[in-house]
Parts: sequence; C-alpha cells; structure tokens
Amino acid sequence: MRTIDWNDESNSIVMIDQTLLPMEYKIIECRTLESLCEGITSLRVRGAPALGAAGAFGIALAATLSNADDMDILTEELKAAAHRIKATRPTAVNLAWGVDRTISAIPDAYNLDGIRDVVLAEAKNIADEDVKTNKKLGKHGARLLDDGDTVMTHCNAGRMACVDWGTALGVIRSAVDAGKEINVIACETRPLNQGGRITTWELMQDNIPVTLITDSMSGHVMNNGMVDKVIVGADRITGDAVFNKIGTYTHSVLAREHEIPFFVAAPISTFDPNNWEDTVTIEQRDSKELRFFRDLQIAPADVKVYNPAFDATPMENVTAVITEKGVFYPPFLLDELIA
Ligand SMILES: CSC[C@H]1O[C@H](OP(=O)(O)O)[C@H](O)[C@@H]1O
Repeated sequence: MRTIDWNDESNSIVMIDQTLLPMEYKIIECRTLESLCEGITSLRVRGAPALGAAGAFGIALAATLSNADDMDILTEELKAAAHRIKATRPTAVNLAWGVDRTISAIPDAYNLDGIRDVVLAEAKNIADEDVKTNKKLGKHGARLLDDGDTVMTHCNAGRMACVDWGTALGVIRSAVDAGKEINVIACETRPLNQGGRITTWELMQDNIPVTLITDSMSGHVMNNGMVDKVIVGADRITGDAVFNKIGTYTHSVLAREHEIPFFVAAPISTFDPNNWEDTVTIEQRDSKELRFFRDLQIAPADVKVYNPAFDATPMENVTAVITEKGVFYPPFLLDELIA
C-alpha cells in the first residue's frame, strides 16, 4: 500500500492514517474535499512529497464530485478547490506544486468528462513520478554514505512522507540496498513525534538498525562521536534556506560545530526559486500539541505556547542537497539547479 493513492472503484482517495502509527495501521478513505483537507491539517497524510500527491488527488476528487454541467463552471470550481487545499498547510511548497500542476492539465481537455480524466491522470502521474524520483535521489545520496556509518535523522522523511520509498530515508534504504551497513539515530521530533512514531516504525520494518533519542540529545551524541552524518528531508528549499521540521536548524548548527556532514534530501519539486527565507510562511500549529500528547495532559492546560511547525536552516549550514538530478554543494544558483 502506498502512503496515499486513488481508489478507482470508489473514486476516492485512500491513505494510511499516520496519526495512529505505530500503534495502529489503518487505511482511511477520503470521499469529500473536506475530509481530505482535515486529513492534511491533522497530519493523517504528511510530508512534502506526500502532500504534493494529496493536493493533486484533491483536485481529482473535486472534479469527480462536481455536478457542474459546463466546462467553465467546473474549471472555476476546481480553482476554488485548489485555493481550499493550499490553505491547509502553507510551508511545504509541494502541496501547492501538486495542486497547480494538476490544475494546469485542464486546458488539455475538450469536454467535461475530459477535464475529470486529465486531472485524475495528472494526479496519478505525480504519484507515480514521486516513487521514481525518490529512487533516483536515493541512489545519488547513497554514494555519500559509507559502510558502517551511523546517520542521524530528524522527523520522518521516509516512505510515509512520500508516496513511497522516501527522501532522507530513501537515501538510507538505497545505501543498504547497495550493501552498506547503516545504523540510524532517529530524533523523536517533538511535539508530534514523527521520528519516534514513524521513522523508527519504518526502519524496524526494513530491519535497518535504529536508535531513538530525544531531540535534546542530538548535541550529546554528536559531541561523543556517535554520529557520522546527518540527513534530513525538506518542505521548501529557497536560495538561502532549507525549511524543515522544527529542530532541524538546531541539528545543523551542532553538526557544523562538530564538523559532521549535514545532508538535505529533497526532490526538485521542493525547491522554491520565488521566495527567500524572510518571505516564507512558517505554519503555526495548535497549542494543544504541546499541552497534551494524545489525551495525556503534559503541561498546564492554559500555559502560553509557541508552536512553529518548521524552522529555517541557512544554506551555509548545509553540506549538500541530494536530488533526483544529483548532489549539489552550496553555494549554488537555484535557477540553474532546477532548470
Ligand atoms: C520528505 S518531506 C518530509 C518533511 O515533512 C515533515 O513535516 P510534517 O511531518 O509536518 O509534514 C518534516 O518536515 C519532514 O522532514
């Protein structure tokens, strides 16, 4: 089962509900645009490439559900759906990229059913391409890892953050496939613990050795020579910064201090040449995520909370960016890289 897919029989979106992992593996179906948007905002589906596919399938779902009897009306409805989907999470550029690329297929249609067909075909193309892209990216990145390396990662940039295979974990999987022994240190990644819940679960399923640590331990493990390389995913890459899960910046500073290579693995669709660090919106999430873990209260119910979902890592802290087109070493010109 891919992380997210289209069900041709019910004309709906199916996805693994990641909020339940690792305790429960449950596949859910989104039959309405609102249920998809809820799934995105609640992180039932999450991770930049997976959000790209979710946005694309969201347009296909809106087209399928529409009762419009006119191409222009349907087109306007899909543009409204695009706006609604993009509003769910502002930082991961892939969400808007997947929506916009699917909407851009509409002019290829000659009638109402044609619109429904072309947007669904484009969404399926985006999903299929993501898997191929991650495998290419993984092979490029695998050459940067040495046999016996211990690699630290943050959050989840595995197959659950993509349609399949993964980006940061895709590099690790490709290195293991190439016969290299790789040990992973996974940071739990508060407050939603994508690392502790999902990365560990993925790697244990693949029999890749993984050790879970708290985010606050990263300096200690680096200072004690326990980390050979750091590899993370990304939600948006601008010319001057990498936007990724909160805590990534901290690890990058520590890696630089300890002269440990800090790699970012991301497809070209995560690159954003139109923005800079100071123009990107960082998603602010609900205070409840810090006051409670699931239903367990872990802080005063009325304590003031600051809960940004992402931070910005300056490109000068990044050793290399790994993409499906190859490995790029900063400083590089974004326009040339994505051309
Ligand atoms: C391969 S992109 C994964 C990227 O997305 C995650 O954020 P979220 O779990 O909030 O969607 C995190 O930043 C990962 O590095």
